[in-house]
Amino acid sequence: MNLSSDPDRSGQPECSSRHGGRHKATSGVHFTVSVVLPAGGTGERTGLVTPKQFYMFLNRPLISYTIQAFERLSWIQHIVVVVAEESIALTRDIVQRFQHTKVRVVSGGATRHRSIFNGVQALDPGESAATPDVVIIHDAVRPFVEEDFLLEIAMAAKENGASGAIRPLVSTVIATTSEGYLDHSLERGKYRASEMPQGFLYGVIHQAYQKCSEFDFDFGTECLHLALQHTGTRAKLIEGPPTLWKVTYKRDLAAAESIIKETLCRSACVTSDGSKRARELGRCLQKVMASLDMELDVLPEPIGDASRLSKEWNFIKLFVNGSGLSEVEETVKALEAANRALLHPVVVVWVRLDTSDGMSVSETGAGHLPLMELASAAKLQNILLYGIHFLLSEEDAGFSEGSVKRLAELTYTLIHDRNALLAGQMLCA
Ligand SMILES: Nc1ccn([C@@H]2O[C@H](COP(=O)(O)OP(=O)(O)OP(=O)(O)O)[C@@H](O)[C@H]2O)c(=O)n1
Ligand SMILES: O=P(O)(O)OC[C@@H](O)[C@@H](O)[C@@H](O)CO
Repeated sequence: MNLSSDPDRSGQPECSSRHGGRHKATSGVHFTVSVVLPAGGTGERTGLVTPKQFYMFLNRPLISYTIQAFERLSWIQHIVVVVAEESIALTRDIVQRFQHTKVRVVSGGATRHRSIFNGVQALDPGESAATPDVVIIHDAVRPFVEEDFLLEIAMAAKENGASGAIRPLVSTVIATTSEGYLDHSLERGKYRASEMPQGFLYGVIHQAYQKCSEFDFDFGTECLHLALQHTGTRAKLIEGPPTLWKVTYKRDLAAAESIIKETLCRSACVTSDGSKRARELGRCLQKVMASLDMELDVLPEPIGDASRLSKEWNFIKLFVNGSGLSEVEETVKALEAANRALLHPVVVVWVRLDTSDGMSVSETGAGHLPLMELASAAKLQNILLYGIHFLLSEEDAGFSEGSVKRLAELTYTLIHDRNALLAGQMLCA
């Protein structure tokens, strides 16, 4: 999953290649590409009342994550989101609230194929404009799709007429007799699971749906099959990464939330009051956090996080001399002004170092009403502000490994969990 750091989504975001490297995607796409996101289902297999495409992750519905995965790509022109009639208003509200672009919402059908066909037809504006060269079809409940794989699918569709993502089978496929006994099993190595995204020349998928039967519409699950059966187009199959999986069962919701949280806590920007001691603490914290797989960028200049506001999801502010709450407030206001927390909650951790022995929590607690007030206001902007009292005894002035580890683990947990209920709390490390 890529979190476009570009708030206005105009740039080419970084994308993590399937080989682990991170590089700027150079699209090289010299044809038009539009997308159909079928989202008209009821998500019965999750067992939830709310259809899974509207399930909230960190205050944002699943469908918004998938839309963002496509709209951030400059080489994609239009995105048609296909939803049930009764969800059209909700979906249009989501598009407006999260400032999605390129999106058109249309009504779906009783089956996935009927919904997809409605989406494909919506891409044909008639005389007013041209249809896209290539259509990417992608289940709206598959939010983790990377740019480099989408490029492969689009290029292969342009060249071959159709393309599709595949993954190795995890379980063996077997056929049963009508009495429920084993009839035969398939040689697993010869088969693959068909996933999404899939790509088609517009004419191929449009013709396939125009020629398919009512049985296809009501019981089919494979667009690639329709393209072959009704247009003779044999899709190019491309093995995709494991993150292409479809949110289907309740367990998948927990897995999706875990991936989203993991993606948001890979780095943090550390600033301080500029004192020697605070900078030393920043360096010690950086070392320990690296063992927690979080990359800390310790900025030399005091309170210098302005340069990171447009691309960082986490800010740690270290203060040795004095409160620092006013500087924290400045950071919060800058994040609000940049509308930085529109798509994901941003975390600010305020760390106050105290070396006075025997300071009781009640003594420290008295000074933290301002924190709670600031945090309550910030939470309304999706900014989560936490305080940590880093208490050191007089003899521990050198930041022992144990004390820094305590601070690092607490800080990491706050950033990873993004628990809104803890916002405004002053914890002790
Ligand atoms: N009439 C339908 C049925 C499904 N879909 C969409 O097709 C994608 C994949 O389908 P699936 O995972 O089966 O979704 P549901 O049909 O909602 O799930 P369930 O079968 O558990 O009800 C989903 O994004 C779903 O919203 C659709 O657009 N129109
Ligand atoms: O059958 P469902 O509607 O649950 O999900 C659709 C999947 O079958 C489909 O997304 C891939 O298998 C590719 O065709």
